[in-house]
Amino acid sequence: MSMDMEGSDFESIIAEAAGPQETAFENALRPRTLDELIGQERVREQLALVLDAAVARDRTPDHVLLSGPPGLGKTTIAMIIAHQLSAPLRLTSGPAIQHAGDLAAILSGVNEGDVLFIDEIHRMSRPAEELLYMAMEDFRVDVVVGKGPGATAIPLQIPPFTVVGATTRAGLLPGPLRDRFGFTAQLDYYEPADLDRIVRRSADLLDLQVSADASAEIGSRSRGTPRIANRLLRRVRDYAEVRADGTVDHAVARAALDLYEVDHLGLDRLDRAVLDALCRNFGGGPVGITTLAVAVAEERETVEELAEPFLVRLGFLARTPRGRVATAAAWRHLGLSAPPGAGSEQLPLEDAD
Ligand SMILES: Nc1ncnc2c1ncn2[C@@H]1O[C@H](COP(=O)(O)OP(=O)(O)OP(=O)(O)O)[C@@H](O)[C@H]1O
Repeated sequence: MSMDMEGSDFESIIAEAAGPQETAFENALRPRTLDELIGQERVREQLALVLDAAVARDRTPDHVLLSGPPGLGKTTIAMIIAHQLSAPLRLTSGPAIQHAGDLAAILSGVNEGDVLFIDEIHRMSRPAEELLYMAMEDFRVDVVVGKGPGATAIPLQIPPFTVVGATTRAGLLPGPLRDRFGFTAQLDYYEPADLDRIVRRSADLLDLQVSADASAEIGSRSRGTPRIANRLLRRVRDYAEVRADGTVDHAVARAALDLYEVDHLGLDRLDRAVLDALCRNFGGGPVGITTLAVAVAEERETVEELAEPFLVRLGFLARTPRGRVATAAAWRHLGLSAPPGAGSEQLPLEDAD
């Protein structure tokens, strides 16, 4: 992948920003109940217990923290929680809460039993985090009015409500905030069989005929992620309608996925760009994530949250104390011969740069 690629040219179907059409499409395919949710059996069972127990006691359930990579169903599960509790869902996100006052305004509008979904909760400002964990613990916050010696704290009572927090980086949440969540679910990547079922379910909802081998093919190239499975299905549907008779068989699915440069393992252009830069530009590393992101003309977060977890999972990339390193398997996947000892420096480090 070339170094001079411009961000705007980089149309990775995986990294593409969700436009209004994409959002409408995603919403149409969202499971509405825990029973409709495919995969994540353990989380489903645990969450069902939390919700059923709360309903039986006529109490609001404990606060719930959902963590895991993007597109695995955190928003979907938050919506399901509200639906199963027959409670209104209020949606906000960490980046939208930069001041404690932003959160106080949201909390002052909360009604008893509401589910408050805070996406990207790790991106809230520190003062807002502190206000939130007070609210979660005591259903009360002190709103500070004024500045300096004249400032006064006005207590604000909040009716019992449930926070559902979603994060791709649970490790970034301060301990006191993490501790306020009575139930934490770590979402894992989906198995190919689950993705196959998700593709078939979505195809049914879209009235699209997809053969069994085609749905399995799409599922297996979806890098363990339902959002990507649905996105690929959408691209395959385009292909089937324009270049075939509108139905999706194995040949149509393969041709469409090849056209969109999603390889048999599910690597897309961004993944390959990262591996390519790592091997060709930096001799296989170690190299810092920021440098790697610059080399592929992407934001650090995009590389860190979309490409890296998948590449680590495939055993193509290792995080080491000195930076990211390509493994021998990565060199092989690119059709390159690995230098001796490639990828041998594999001491894991959680937050290596
Ligand atoms: N278990 C599942 N079964 C069926 N479809 C699913 C499942 N999980 C997610 N999906 C589908 O995948 C898409 C993405 O899910 P969702 O928006 O909930 O992910 P997310 O984890 O909240 O992502 P992000 O953190 O990026 O917002 C939705 O269209 C949803 O319908």
